[in-house]
Amino acid sequence: MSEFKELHLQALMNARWEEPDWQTLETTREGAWLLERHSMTERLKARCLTLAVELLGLHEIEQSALAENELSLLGEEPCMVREVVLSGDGDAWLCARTLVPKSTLTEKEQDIADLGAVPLGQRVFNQANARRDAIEVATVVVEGRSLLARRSRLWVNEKPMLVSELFLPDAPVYQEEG
Ligand SMILES: C=C(O[C@@H]1C=C(C(=O)O)C=C[C@H]1O)C(=O)O
Repeated sequence: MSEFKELHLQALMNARWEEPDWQTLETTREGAWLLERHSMTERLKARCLTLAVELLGLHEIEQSALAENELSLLGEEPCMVREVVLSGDGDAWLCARTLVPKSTLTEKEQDIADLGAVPLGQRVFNQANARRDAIEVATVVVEGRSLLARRSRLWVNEKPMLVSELFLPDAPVYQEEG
């Protein structure tokens, strides 16, 4: 993995998540991105011709390696960790790290472990009962630059996963018309 990606994933893992200030944030350009309840993949796709997903990592993590707040959002069990970078027309836009509990990867959802370059949002949001809750936000400083991040819980067939997303410097969220 390139140093650039490693640096951003590490920063994402160290983020200090906070409850969003909904009233203030809802009225801002950043807020529309950070508080998006539907698919982030769809929102990014609308801003480019080609959205590409690069799988950076896929591994298992023991329950003992999860933070207290991750366990309370997901339940006490080992997880699969999926790490990706999403690029719009060749520019890296978003780094994401998703914790998927083992019990989520059952029955119809077993394929989530094998998505590869298929965006998770595309898989999750074609399910009628998909929903997002527990949205939190953070500002993460990487190489002297403040970047926006959010963490949220996605549900598919009433089974949870926890998605952390870091908006990279070229992401549309930072652009005027973003
Ligand atoms: C969770 C979503 O999927 C996007 C795709 C991801 C992936 O493929 O791993 C991860 C985070 C998202 O930005 C979404 O579209 O909302």
